[in-house]
Amino acid sequence: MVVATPRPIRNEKSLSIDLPMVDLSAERSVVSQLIVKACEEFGFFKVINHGVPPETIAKMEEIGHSFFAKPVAQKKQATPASPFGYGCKNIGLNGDMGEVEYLLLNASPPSISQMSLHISNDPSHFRCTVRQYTEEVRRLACEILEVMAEGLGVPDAWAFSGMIRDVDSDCVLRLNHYPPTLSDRDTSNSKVGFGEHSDPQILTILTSNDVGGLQISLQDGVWIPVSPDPSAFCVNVGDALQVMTNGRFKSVRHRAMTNSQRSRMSMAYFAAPPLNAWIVAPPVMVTPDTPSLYRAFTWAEYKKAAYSLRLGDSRIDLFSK
Ligand SMILES: C=C1C[C@]23C[C@@]1(O)CC[C@H]2[C@@]12CC[C@H](O)[C@@](C)(C(=O)O1)[C@H]2[C@@H]3C(=O)O
Ligand SMILES: O=C(O)CCC(=O)C(=O)O
Ligand SMILES: [Fe+2]
Repeated sequence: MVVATPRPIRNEKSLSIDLPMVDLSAERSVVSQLIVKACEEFGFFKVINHGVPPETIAKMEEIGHSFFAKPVAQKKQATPASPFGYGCKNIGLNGDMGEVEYLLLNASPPSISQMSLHISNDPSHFRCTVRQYTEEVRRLACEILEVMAEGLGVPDAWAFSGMIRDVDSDCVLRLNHYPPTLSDRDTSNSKVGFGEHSDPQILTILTSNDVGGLQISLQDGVWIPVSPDPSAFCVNVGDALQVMTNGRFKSVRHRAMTNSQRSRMSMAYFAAPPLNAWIVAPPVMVTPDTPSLYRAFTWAEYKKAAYSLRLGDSRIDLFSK
């Protein structure tokens, strides 16, 4: 299979849609056009034949499963440096809550090494697995960003990916665990696990087990479920990429709901620039017909704004011209 065209299905309760599916082993020009179209229309797409070895994904999932299965007191020991480490129900530092527990890791090797001592009984296995996984998803993020640059006609193929390849890139790995939420007294099917937001970074590479929960919003208040697909990665445009494409690609709001019966685990890699990088659109993205929408700013400036706001707040508007 090369691609599946999105098929909107309307029923009286909700709008359901299949995200564009991109086969990365297909011809490059086809892949780049599909990705550009998906990022303009949905801000989200799925990739298959992505080259990340299934055993690397399985080993990372196993790390997550065994960590979340530990007693809470032990998990709480993994909180050395806020915002990184273990968190339960509290998201960020500004009062957001959700039915989720998570492990948030700075994806730079020295940080992983330091964190491994607090998280695992076998720190070297933990370090090695996280490094292998983050290297693979970083490679995937770079490949996708290079295909995007090509599809957009940006002359410098590394215009976006160069920031992720930089040794000082500020990438983050997040493991989210959503326990089932049906209790005897509570018959509602699902609760908000991770509330509505857009991702601040350049690109997010997400995978989950076979339990659904991710929803995207292309229109205020209308939530579209994304079907779970453990063999694919779900890729989405972050705020920084919306700015670097001068608004052509959309950083779409999304959320994760819990399941009443089954536990869900997702793993999100947030590909981000170094703190001192300028977030600006390459000249080809700015034309008399498409004038510059955002003022120039550094990733440090954007990150500071994001972390001072609530999860659902719109931060990109603060940087509009
Ligand atoms: C409430 C918050 C959590 C968050 C930082 C923020 O202040 C606003 C953005 C949030 C978010 C969403 C995407 C990622 O999961 C995340 C790690 C990120 O970079 O921005 C989280 C932040 C977090 O959980 O610390
Ligand atoms: O768990 C998910 O599917 C989405 C999580 C998410 O959006 C995030 O961690 O930023
Ligand atoms: Fe997100």
